[in-house]
Amino acid sequence: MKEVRVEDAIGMVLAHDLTRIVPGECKGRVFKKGHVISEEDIPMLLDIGKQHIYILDLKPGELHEDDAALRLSAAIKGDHLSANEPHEGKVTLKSTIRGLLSIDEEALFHINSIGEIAIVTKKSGIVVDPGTKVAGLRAIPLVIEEEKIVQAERIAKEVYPLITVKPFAKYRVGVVTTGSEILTGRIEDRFGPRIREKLTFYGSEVIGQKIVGDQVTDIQTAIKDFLAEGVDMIICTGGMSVDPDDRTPGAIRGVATEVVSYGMPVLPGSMMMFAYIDKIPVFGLPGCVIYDDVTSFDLLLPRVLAGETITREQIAKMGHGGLL
Ligand SMILES: Nc1nc2c(c(=O)[nH]1)N[C@H]1C(S)=C(S)[C@@H](COP(=O)(O)OP(=O)(O)OC[C@H]3O[C@@H](n4cnc5c(N)ncnc54)[C@H](O)[C@@H]3O)O[C@H]1N2
Ligand code: MOO
Repeated sequence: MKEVRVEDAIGMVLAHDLTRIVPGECKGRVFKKGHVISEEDIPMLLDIGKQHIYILDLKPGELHEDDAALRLSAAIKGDHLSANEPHEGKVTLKSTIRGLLSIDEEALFHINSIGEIAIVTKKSGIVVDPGTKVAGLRAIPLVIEEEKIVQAERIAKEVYPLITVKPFAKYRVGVVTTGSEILTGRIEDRFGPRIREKLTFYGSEVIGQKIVGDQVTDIQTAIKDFLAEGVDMIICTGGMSVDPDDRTPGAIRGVATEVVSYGMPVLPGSMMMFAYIDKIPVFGLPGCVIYDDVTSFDLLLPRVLAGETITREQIAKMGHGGLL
């Protein structure tokens, strides 16, 4: 930074914010860090007592940290995110809705590999609320080579948006509850309330629950009846493991057009099945969902509600960090 007489500072760049205080009237920034000083600014600078100022001697091809952060923000920011003005060189992105945070991890890695740029995010795939901070981004030095930002912009453009929050659609869900102990009334059903509670959080609703025994044909009939009623999603509960009475996976398999996965590398909840009947997602939920607070269901459900088509690869990747 250089100290310069204000009269000699025309065309130069302020190195930091300048504040004006008039008691009872105002206190605030009159010139922003990075501002290019013009001739009209001189009276105001003298009014606030500045005969000398610190200026940034930006050469062509160099960017101030605030401008770098703003350009990074514009390059990566997708829908349902707000960005603040740079503060100490940093821009923070916040979610404006409840939704699924979605980040292109590979592009993020490439941008952070450029050097002197830090884009810091929460984990992709988590559920965020309005006001949740999801990313902070900045250039590390006060002055950065513009070429580095151009490189980041190029990477971001290819995958745009690099970071976004996907809203949850409102699903109408049918629940098929298996288990002879529930059908005969020996045990009170605990799955229905648990699923209702989770779906309500995302703005979806359970439109019906059919309680069937352990017969494959009964489970399949219930699924088909829900399809005829026009549900957007089917959730089958119980009977997902290895006992002779655990018929749910076979029943789903018999009516599915695609079984994406039976078994997931997530604990608890490894015995979950996920399938499609045409475009309708079908879950087979293991017993642990009524026992454990967080299971594989909580990882996969928000992705489905956010409109993602679930693949085997996506599920296989959940093993890393999948011990909940
Ligand atoms: N030998 C093995 N045993 C188990 C395995 C395995 O791989 N090998 N997997 C374990 C895992 S992991 C889980 S999770 C459970 C999966 O259980 P299921 O989905 O098969 O559940 P059920 O056998 O139907 O019931 C278990 C338990 O939960 C009660 N239940 C079921 N549905 C309801 C309901 N709607 N309301 C209230 N209670 C319900 C049921 O009465 C049983 O007590 O399997 C492990 N075992
Ligand atoms: O792996 Mo089971 O499906 O935890 O709890």
